[in-house]
Amino acid sequence: MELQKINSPKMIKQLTNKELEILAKDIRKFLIETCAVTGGHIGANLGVVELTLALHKHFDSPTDKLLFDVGHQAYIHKILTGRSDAFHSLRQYKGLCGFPKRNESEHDVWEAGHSSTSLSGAMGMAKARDIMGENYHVVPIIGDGAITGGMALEALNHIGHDQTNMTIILNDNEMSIAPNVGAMHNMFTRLRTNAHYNRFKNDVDGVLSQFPMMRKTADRMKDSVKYFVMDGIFFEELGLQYIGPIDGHSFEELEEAIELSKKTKGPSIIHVITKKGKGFKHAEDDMIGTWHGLGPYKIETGEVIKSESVGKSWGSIISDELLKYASEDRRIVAITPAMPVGSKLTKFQQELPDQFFDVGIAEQHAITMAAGLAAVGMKPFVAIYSTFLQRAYDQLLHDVDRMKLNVIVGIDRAGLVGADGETHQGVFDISIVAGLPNTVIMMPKDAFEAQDLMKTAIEYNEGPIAIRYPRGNSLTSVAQDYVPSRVEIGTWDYIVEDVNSDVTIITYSESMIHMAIEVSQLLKQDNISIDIVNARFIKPIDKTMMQTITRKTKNIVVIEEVIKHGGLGSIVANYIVDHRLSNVLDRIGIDDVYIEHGDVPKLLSDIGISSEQIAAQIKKMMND
Ligand SMILES: Cc1ncc(C[n+]2csc(CCOP(=O)(O)OP(=O)(O)O)c2C)c(N)n1
Ligand SMILES: CC(=O)[C@@H](O)[C@H](O)COP(=O)(O)O
Ligand SMILES: [Mg+2]
Repeated sequence: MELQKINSPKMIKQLTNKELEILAKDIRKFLIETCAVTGGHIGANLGVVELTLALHKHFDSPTDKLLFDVGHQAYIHKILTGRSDAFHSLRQYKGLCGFPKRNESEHDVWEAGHSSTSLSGAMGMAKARDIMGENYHVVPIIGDGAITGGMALEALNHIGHDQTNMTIILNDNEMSIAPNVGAMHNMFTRLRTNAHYNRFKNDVDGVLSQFPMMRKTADRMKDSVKYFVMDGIFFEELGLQYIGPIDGHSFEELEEAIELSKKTKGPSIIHVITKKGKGFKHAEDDMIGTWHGLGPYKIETGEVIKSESVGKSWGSIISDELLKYASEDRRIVAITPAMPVGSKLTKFQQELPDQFFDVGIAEQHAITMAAGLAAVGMKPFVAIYSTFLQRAYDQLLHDVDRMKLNVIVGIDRAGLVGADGETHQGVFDISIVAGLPNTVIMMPKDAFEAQDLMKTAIEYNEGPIAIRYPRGNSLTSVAQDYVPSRVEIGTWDYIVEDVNSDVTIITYSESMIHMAIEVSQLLKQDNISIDIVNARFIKPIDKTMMQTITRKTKNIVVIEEVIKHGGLGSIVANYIVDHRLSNVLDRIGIDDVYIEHGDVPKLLSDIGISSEQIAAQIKKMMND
């Protein structure tokens, strides 16, 4: 069956398992070739080809609700729901979203991007069905990583208690992004191997071979022992019917399990064992998480095609500095909520394993565990993507900021991230964190200042301090012999300072400082002179510098790659209002909208953040 011809899952319902196997092969080939050009979450998707085909064969989407947790593994779902011809635009500007999207298809009943939401969403849909007296299946598909997220456990607690009809698919491939961690992961391993039970069973069978008359008793004994060693008991005790473990690449086993779950009253969980990256050797052999999600690659060699760049990745700049300080001080520890590879902490993990914690998909736990560490004199550094920090807002407020604990928060992927789109743009953290009374927020203008600000953070003992850094690489390469110096908290500096400047641009981050410099060069042609201030401390602002700025130029422009509401522009506006000043302030940033996927320069120009657009806005400001 040609993939381009599949415009509805109904088209696969008549296929035999043999035909489905052929289709699965075609889908794998299509995914490998497409993602080689577009990039994407190839590993996760190659692991769920048979599973997704079986779900669409044995359930009736969109009447039956399929909810993909995280949603990064929904490419096959999109192929089967008539979107294969759009895959060339996967994760590109105005192209196919890399996650389920309600406005793309009626089959995308649940959007995600952040982990561990599918069970709660499913519970909501199942309750609605029951209240309205309707009759359809609700089927959340959640991975062995995502199910360890706190929200998932909150939902299981409710689902089991209420005995609400639903079929939960646990897709267990032993991987989160990196190899999965935690006690639940160990439980799944036991489940997969039944090591305890198999050993016991073999021992009993061995003994029995001499006493065949005891076979019945022994079989009864084995069953009761199985009940105790089988960790399915975890789900059974929560009130779910545990089905499995089954081979997630066998259409026969999937069909049998799904049909059994349909007949089961109350909630059931089918434990599906899959291989992440299946059918593509480079991805199958990946044991660190490279092939979980990546940019374009060469199919034959598996070589990832990297973008040219002078500098190191921002994550490496920060984590190398952290490793330097932690190597000399055992009080310094690194915590990551399931992103060791993305946050460039694998070297730290290898060199200082006792000072490293991958807590799994558990942002709330990560932040509050850091509070516990700091409360007894340690210096924890939590590396957390801006977007995932949203998960731990109360922990930051209630457990860290309020107690003024010395926690360093490394806000990674700060700013627009591009291909991951709406659910991952790092544009809300300033509005969230700037509202906390005691937390300092910094962002370096280049790799050198990043080292200065890391030294500042390590030596800062007045409470929580956050350092923001973007996705991608710095434009500056770090000199090995550079000796970082501490920066006084709340101090800005002039990047460009003219005697008779007409306008002051206040901004922060390497990309926005470079943008401001381009703007000043454009405006020189119109005899408009610009001062540029590096607001490397977003909070607290530099009050002395603000006094200078507001006296020197009537016109002030704040440029930032975050939502305007609650950003630095708001803080500067508050300063002007609170001091009853008459300055004219333009705030350039993101209005109250979500920014979809695409390449960052294109997304920025849509927001009005390009040197030409800003120059035009300043010219208009001057003429108003
Ligand atoms: C709240 C949150 N934290 C972290 C992530 C980053 N993340 C995306 S997928 C993933 C691993 C998910 O593992 P699993 O559920 O087992 O799915 P698999 O990729 O193995 O199919 C992580 C940590 C996220 N999307 N959301
Ligand atoms: C789906 C998910 O949340 C992660 O895979 C995320 O896409 C990783 O982002 P980076 O590629 O920026 O590490
Ligand atoms: Mg997994």
